[in-house]
Amino acid sequence: MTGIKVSKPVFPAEAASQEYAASLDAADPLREFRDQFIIPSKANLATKKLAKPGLSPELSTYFCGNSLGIQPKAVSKYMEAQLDTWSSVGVCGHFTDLEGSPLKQWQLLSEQAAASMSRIVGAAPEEVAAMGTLTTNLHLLLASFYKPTETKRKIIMDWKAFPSDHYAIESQIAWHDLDANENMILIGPDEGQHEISTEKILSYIDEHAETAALLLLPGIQYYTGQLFDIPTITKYAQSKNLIVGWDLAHAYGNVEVKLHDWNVDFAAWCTYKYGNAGPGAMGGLFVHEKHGQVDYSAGPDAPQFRHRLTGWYGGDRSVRFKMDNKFKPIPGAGGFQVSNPSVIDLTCLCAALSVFDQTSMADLRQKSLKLTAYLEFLLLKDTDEETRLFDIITPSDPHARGAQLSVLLKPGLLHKVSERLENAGIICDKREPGVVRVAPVPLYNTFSEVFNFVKEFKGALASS
Ligand SMILES: Cc1ncc(COP(=O)(O)O)c(C=O)c1O
Ligand SMILES: Nc1ccccc1C(=O)C[C@H](N)C(=O)O
Repeated sequence: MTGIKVSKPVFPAEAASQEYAASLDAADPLREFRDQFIIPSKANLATKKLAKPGLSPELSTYFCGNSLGIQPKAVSKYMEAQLDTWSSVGVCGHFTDLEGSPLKQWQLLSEQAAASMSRIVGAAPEEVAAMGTLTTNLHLLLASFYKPTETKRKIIMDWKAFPSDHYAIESQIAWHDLDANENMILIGPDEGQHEISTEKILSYIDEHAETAALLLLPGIQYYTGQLFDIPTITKYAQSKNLIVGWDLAHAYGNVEVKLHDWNVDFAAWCTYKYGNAGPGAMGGLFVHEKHGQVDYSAGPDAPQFRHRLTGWYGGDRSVRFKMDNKFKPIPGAGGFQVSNPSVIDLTCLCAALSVFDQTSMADLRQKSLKLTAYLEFLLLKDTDEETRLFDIITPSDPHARGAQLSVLLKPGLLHKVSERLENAGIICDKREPGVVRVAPVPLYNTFSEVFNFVKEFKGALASS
């Protein structure tokens, strides 16, 4: 649930056929985006030698964009332009815009990326910074936003947050010489459930309102695929004087969010999943306009601004090279930058963003809703709850999920199913003890691939 109204596509019984899947592909207005990506071939996946892509015409089915997106063709083009910039003009690349390059001078490159990312997360360009990596950015944001006091010092969070988030929060609390066990409030689902209801989250906020300083939740939970009701939870927690942050690792480039309008205090994300910017790519963060202001009313040399851990690249470009040790932050999220960013990382990010620049999250989401609903429809068709060898633990309400469906297999089946999928050239993610996470991505996946996946998946179950 996110406050953005969506509806669930419904399919007729005859939709469970290869022909019907092909007709959905033919009618897909985004189908040409697939050609902007390099889809790993089956032979490439099988070889253990370094090889150029395209070793065979037979492509894999890549349903793992929730872990690592595949490579946009624009990456090599942008990288070549960047390598040529560096080799041809050296240090001058910092301040020179080169005609013919899709990339701005290095001083402005993070702004180029931030402007595109801001459209993806529903923010003003100044509210977004392209920088660092997810967990590091969470630390930087918590350094600014987590200010525990004698009374208000707890952090409300997901009981099974991705471990890196758990460690980050645990260590932030310890950094303030506080006891992590006492100050981490973990919200989980009710016994026997996987979904955490909004009501339950609000009741935790009520219960801990006096002692909690901050709430940090994932926009989409990595394991179950649940999408939380970001605007409702944000508004409620803020009404109880909590600061509200969101980890959008699995939401960025996947679902529509409106961080500015929803008044979120801060957020961070990685760009290597649905964002397709490459393994370990540069991340992004959001700081709401209200927290990013710089007030010069006390004079030009005495700017007032929200405390953060600083470095020279958070400093205004106009004075960055003055070397006078007077920190004047860039107004907005850019003022949270620390170091001069890796231009190579920014180049991959800008290349990946150039694909998003050609469409909108609303259009991508529309296709995504259909792809995932089709996956669910085919999985559940001709099955009943009693005898089914799996459960879909992702909510069936499209407001409460993104592209991913997490399929929990009955004990002992994971290995067999994984093997069959692998042999069929289908790549999706497995999590012990028994979950297969399947993420059809609207930019490059097809309805026919969904159909073939379900055929192989059910074939594996039928032979077990
Ligand atoms: C929710 C979440 N947090 C953190 C991470 C890891 O972040 P980092 O990019 O810092 O390795 C991931 C995925 O790797 C994730 O899914
Ligand atoms: N960075 C990685 C490196 C190796 C393997 C997986 C990852 C992931 O990103 C996992 C992802 N966060 C997940 O939700 O599973």
